[in-house]
Amino acid sequence: MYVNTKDILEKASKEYYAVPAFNINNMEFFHAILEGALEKRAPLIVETSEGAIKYAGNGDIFKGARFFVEMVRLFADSVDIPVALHLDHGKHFEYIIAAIKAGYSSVMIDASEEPFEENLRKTKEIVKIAHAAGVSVEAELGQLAGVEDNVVAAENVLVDPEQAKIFVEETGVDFLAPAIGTSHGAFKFKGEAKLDFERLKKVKELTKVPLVLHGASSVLPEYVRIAEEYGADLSGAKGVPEEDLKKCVELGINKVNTDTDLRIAFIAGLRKYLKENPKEFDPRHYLGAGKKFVKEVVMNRLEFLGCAGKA
Ligand SMILES: O=C(COP(=O)(O)O)N(O)CCCCO
Ligand code: NA
Ligand SMILES: [Zn+2]
Repeated sequence: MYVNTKDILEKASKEYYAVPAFNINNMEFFHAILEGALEKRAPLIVETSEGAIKYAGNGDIFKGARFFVEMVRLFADSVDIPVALHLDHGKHFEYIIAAIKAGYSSVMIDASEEPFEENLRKTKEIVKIAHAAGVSVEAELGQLAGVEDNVVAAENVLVDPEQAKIFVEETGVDFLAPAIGTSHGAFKFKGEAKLDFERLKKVKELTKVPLVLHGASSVLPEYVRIAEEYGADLSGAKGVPEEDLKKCVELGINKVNTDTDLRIAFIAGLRKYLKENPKEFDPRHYLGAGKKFVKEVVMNRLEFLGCAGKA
């Protein structure tokens, strides 16, 4: 059934497990993710960036938002696991309003690059509109470094836990993404992965809302290896170590944004299939090979984060 993201996250927050939020840009990734969540009997959050909406609408924002709502609801309404659709990194008012109008479960207002007061003002405004429409809201405090899909930030600016308390109280935001040292994409850390667990612990104690980890992909070595074996160049790729991810969940992270791990899995399956099947040109077959690896990663992540069987 199609639900509000907040319902999924409140339950996760109470029971200290996490739910991955998988990014989708097309039908194939969504099918792979949904199959994985059904097999694992897990709650499902799929999310789209503004770029994904523009892509699916072939340049038209509202068509793109409608496309994802129609596709996700079509399947969600016929399965017995909870499914939510979230707007990821909503930076522009027209995308956020299009998502609310189209029927998204929740929206992120990402004004994390603005000064605190401006982030607070914008978030308050979106919370008022979204809540009036029964839509839940995510916001971000602090900044992630890294570039992905036009989500660019200069460098890591870690969240201030005291500011997070004020921010949540003043805005009424439903769930918060505290920047604790991760970044988007496949090249997250120069040296060792370094997340600020102390800061995360304080944010959870002071805000008591479900928390979101951005830039949470692990860049799984087995899929990097296959992708590279069949011609990909992913040298220097490094993600969040799984033990660090586990620690984040123990400290109160409940939504784990996962895009890069699915992208690497898909390209690994696709490259392998194309190399091994030179005569093949049916898109359902070669895209199906990418889907297969995506589904594997989805199922492992659902188990790992503790939400398998929680639907
Ligand atoms: O935090 C994330 C995912 O991060 P990762 O790149 O670690 O999968 N997202 O918000 C999705 C990616 C941003 C736009 O594509
Ligand atoms: Na988000
Ligand atoms: Zn993100």
